[in-house]
Amino acid sequence: MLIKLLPTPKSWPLYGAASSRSIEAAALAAAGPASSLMERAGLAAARLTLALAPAGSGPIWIVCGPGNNGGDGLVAARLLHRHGLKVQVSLLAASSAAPADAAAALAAARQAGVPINNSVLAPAGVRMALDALLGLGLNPDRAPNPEMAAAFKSLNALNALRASVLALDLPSGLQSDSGSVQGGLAVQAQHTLALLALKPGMFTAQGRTLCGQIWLDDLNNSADRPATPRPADALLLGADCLTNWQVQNSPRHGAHKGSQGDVLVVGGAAGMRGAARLAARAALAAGAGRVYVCMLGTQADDVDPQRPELMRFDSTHITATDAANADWLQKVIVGGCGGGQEIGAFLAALLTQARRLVLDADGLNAVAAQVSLRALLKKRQASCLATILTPHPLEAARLLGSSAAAVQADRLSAAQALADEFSCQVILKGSGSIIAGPQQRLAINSSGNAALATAGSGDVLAGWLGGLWAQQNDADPFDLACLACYWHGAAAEAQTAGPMRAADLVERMHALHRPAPTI
Ligand SMILES: NC(=O)C1=CN([C@@H]2O[C@H](COP(=O)(O)OP(=O)(O)OC[C@H]3O[C@@H](n4cnc5c(N)ncnc54)[C@H](O)[C@@H]3O)[C@@H](O)[C@H]2O)[C@@H](O)CC1
Ligand SMILES: [K+]
Repeated sequence: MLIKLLPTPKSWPLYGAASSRSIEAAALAAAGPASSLMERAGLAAARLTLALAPAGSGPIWIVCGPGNNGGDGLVAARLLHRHGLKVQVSLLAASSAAPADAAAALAAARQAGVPINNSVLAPAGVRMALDALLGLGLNPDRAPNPEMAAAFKSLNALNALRASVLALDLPSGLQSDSGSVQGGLAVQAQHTLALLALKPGMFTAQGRTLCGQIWLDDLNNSADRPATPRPADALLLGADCLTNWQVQNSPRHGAHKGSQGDVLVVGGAAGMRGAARLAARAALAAGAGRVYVCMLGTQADDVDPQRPELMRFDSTHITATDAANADWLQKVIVGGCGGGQEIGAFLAALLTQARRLVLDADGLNAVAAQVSLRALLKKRQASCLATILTPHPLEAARLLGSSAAAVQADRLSAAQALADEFSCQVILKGSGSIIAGPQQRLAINSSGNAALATAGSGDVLAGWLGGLWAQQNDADPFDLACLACYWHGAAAEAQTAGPMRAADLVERMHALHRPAPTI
């Protein structure tokens, strides 16, 4: 069955290359004749091509590589040719060692009279192209040969001519497990048809950009397959994570501000007060009962004149002593938003005592820079103190002692490494935010868009997370992190034009609350 994804009402399991291959092996065993799975893949590709191709008499250009991804393309070419469409196949890097299914697909295409050459250039008047060069079999350590690289270039040149590129299984050059691209060489597709299963790399790092509109055809495999042979490598978060939570957690009629929990935002050093204000506004809009702000540095300004609901909290109350009776320990602490250097002085107290801590921005940078703070962060879980870290790639790199490029090259592994190293829940922000936790299956957020790439958007996420957590003392912080990410992204999708301001994002997130119950 063919499914169009994003936005998606339900969450989806994601399978990396090794898991996809085991699904493929199980499906092949169930599918009977060896090549029938490739026939289904080619048929799915041909059907989607017919649905997407603009009217016209120009040829459909099908660019095939040497493996089974190319085999899928050859089956699609044969079926489209038989349907009466003008097709032109370019077969590149072909070798006598082609897999049996792909060799059979080539023989059948030749026999059917499909025009096949090895040109890397698009035929004249092309109206749509299929990228069947590389799929799951991409070797990330090997640069595409010059012929293949030239074909990537020709396919990408079609973007300017408004002729759609439909990538089969994956845009060629995109790594299925990480969403990264070696040496900047990859195909930019307008549509990508995932075969059998969705892969993590389609939804994070460069995946979303390169895939364009994502489609899935399970090749009838869910009907054939008694059970998935391997657990999923990650989960793609859909709207169900938001709707389920809202159904289960709408405030009761008898709710009062005390029952909705407290948040304390610690940050907003001079020149960066806005970061703490945004986090505080978000915590309030998420539904926290009371929100306090502890502005760092000189205490000159009001907390937030536009939001009189917010309360000031004096930093002298945050101490490493008298922990047993300290009122601030009952609150969810959102620390670090615009914290500057000043946050460093409070981190030992926060890390050793805050029961529920969201650590963001300068809070993360201070921990990365100080061995003693790192040690305190690592000890929190053993002391039953819960922590959610919300780094962007550079902050994650500082914590891991690596580089932002290395984090981006494998975002899933980087998020998991952080979660394991510090025994925390982690949101690694960016296109396809990753949510990781110790002994948790990784999650990738599917909501959101480039409108989130704006100053203060991370402060809003951290504050919102704090606001949700305040209401749900016992909630699993991993689930809360997934929920907050999805909510944050879903609100951004309502931005249809122009840049979004983070303060507006808070209001958009607020608008996604369910109507208040009447009982
Ligand atoms: N076996 C089957 O029946 C099915 C296979 N499927 C398709 O098969 C694909 C996987 O097929 P393969 O495992 O043959 O792999 P691919 O066809 O993705 O790629 C393997 C070929 O590409 C070459 N190659 C790898 N990295 C390269 C690089 N960096 N530069 C240049 N050449 C490179 C390899 O030498 C090999 O010839 C899936 O993505 C999917 O499209 C689907 O049709 C489902 C059914
Ligand atoms: K491809």
